[in-house]
Amino acid sequence: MASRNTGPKDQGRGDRRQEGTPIQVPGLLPTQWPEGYRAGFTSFVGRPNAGKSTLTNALVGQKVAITSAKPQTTRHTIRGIVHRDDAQLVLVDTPGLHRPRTLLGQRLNDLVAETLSEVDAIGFCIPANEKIGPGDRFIATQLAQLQRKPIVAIVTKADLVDRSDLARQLVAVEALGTETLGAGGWAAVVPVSATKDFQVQAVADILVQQMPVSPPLYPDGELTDEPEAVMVAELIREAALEGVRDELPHSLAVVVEEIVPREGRPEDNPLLDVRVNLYVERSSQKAIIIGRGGARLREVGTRARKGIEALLGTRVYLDLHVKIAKDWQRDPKQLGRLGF
Ligand SMILES: Nc1nc2c(ncn2[C@@H]2O[C@H](COP(=O)(O)OP(=O)(O)OP(=O)(O)O)[C@@H](O)[C@H]2O)c(=O)[nH]1
Repeated sequence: MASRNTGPKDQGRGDRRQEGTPIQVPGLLPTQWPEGYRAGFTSFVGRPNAGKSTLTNALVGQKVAITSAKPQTTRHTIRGIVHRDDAQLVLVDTPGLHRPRTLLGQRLNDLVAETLSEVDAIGFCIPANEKIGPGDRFIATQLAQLQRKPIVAIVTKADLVDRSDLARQLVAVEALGTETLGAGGWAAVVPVSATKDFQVQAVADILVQQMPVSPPLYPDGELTDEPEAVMVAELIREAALEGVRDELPHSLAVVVEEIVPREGRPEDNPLLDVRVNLYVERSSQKAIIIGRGGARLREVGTRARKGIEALLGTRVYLDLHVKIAKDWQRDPKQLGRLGF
């Protein structure tokens, strides 16, 4: 966290705030992007333990926790967004397909089918160190039903085998592609080691190539490029999730309502009033955030305030309110209101 605190800011920013304009939040979409910019959705499938999550984290980097926790769509759970100068790759979850046993013999689960039919490309993860098995075959035949969807076969955990075994697995995976998908086979076959950072960039490149030319779909997750209010919101969000991430992984939205200088303060000792709403979906979640007698929320405030003061270079009065916005992740209107 400390690395995000960029320290006191230059005077220019302070001057702007003196005008007293409340800063409205957040998540502004970029207004400019280079020609040929690509953006789209992709989903990793593969049997349990194939390395999907590890690869997701390697692709997205450190910022996955923050970015993924903001559902930007009502239909998919976003696991992370890869932000690049030339592209944005949105990684979405496909619940279900990684549990072939429950699906075996069934029609492709509707939700999975829907999700997969909506993404622009699919990354099918197959471990380098395990023989292709019925689970992989099952998934491949299910994927074959998605017509003309580019499917990239990703041979994961490449660090666990030697070169000749890796080559053999690549050939076997290639064969599985033509066997199940027909002559065209996979859009590409690529080996990767997410833990050793081998070919992670190549996986990103290949997936990006499958994305349509499109403006950016989501605000840039790079904190340093974001407006201050968004950074303030992120600091609060991190503090609020500290220790309860498992209980509230996707259910917390932080909206900075305003940042205004307190009136009547001496010029050499200004104070900013930062008013913030934390939105959760249920009263039980509200109770978690607030804690017994409000103790936890006070801690959250104290922790976040330190970061915000360092960021804005001035003293801050942080006014936190916890509110319930029922099903905000699923309701487009609420999402809009929350700035997504
Ligand atoms: N050596 C090595 N291990 C890896 C690599 N990628 C993942 N693993 C390990 O493989 C195991 C499974 O990885 P996950 O990323 O959790 O797999 P998953 O496909 O998301 O698993 P499910 O959530 O069960 O579907 C973990 O113990 C990882 O540490 C890799 O590139 N190299």
